[in-house]
Amino acid sequence: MSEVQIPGICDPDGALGKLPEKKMFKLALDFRDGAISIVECNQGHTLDEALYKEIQDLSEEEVSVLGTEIADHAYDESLDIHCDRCNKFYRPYCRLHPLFKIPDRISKIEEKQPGSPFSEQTLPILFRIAQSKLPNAGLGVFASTFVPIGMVFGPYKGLKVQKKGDFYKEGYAWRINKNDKKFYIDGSHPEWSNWLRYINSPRHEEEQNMIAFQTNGKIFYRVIKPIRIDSELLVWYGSSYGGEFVDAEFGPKPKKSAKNPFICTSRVPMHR
Ligand SMILES: C[S@@+](CC[C@H](N)C(=O)[O-])C[C@H]1O[C@@H](n2cnc3c(N)ncnc32)[C@H](O)[C@@H]1O
Repeated sequence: MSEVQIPGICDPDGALGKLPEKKMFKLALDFRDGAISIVECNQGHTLDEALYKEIQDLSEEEVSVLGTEIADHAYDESLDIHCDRCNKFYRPYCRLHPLFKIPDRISKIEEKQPGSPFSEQTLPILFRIAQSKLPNAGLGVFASTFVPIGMVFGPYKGLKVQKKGDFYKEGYAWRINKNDKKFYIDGSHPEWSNWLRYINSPRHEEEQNMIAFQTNGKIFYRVIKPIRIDSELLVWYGSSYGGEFVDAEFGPKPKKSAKNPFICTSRVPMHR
């Protein structure tokens, strides 16, 4: 007796009955461009380890809300983030160039161990604090592992102060503009700030590997160039302060996007 074939139920060659595989999304480090990226793969499949280092699974729902483009005039500081690569605002951030936040190692004073200052104890294990290689710069922060584009650190911690005159040391504070109000986050005190206070400013564009941005009244740093092991993390403080370190011999000065007002947030010179 010949076999009766019912499409979709009996399909020995597999030509008819194959269900499409469900897609999954993973946040991964893409080794080809040294950046965090969102990779699509079939459910149950792992990523090619030669190309990607898996960071975490993302649900379809999480991925679906990424990358909504926002017109410049509709930008809302508490919801949107500027992508420096697309030069556009996204809610909550760009899907093609995603961000991945690394939390501080400790975040509350109660978690502090005896010994070193609180700010040093907040340092994630990816980094170390050591003497900077920049002339006369004091301490700096160095990568103990490869740090890809898209990693985000922060927020910058410190005392919230209203007037510039309250500052004691130079170069440790950011000016925040929120809802037409202006205040400063002063990270000069090692017990009332976090590890971001140890990050120095580049002298020229080649050296720069991070930019600062403001969101929801807080300052974060994001990696814009892959940072190799043992390299120093360098964030542009803004021309009103970081400009002091610019070295004309080495070429163009560090860049910030002209479009995003919050990337232009500047470190304040406290002596002015
Ligand atoms: C936020 S702190 C950075 C950490 C600081 N190096 C330390 O040891 O605590 C800012 C200060 O670092 C120094 N600094 C930062 N970038 C520098 C650079 N490119 N050249 C020289 N000094 C720099 C300046 O003294 C500046 O006031």
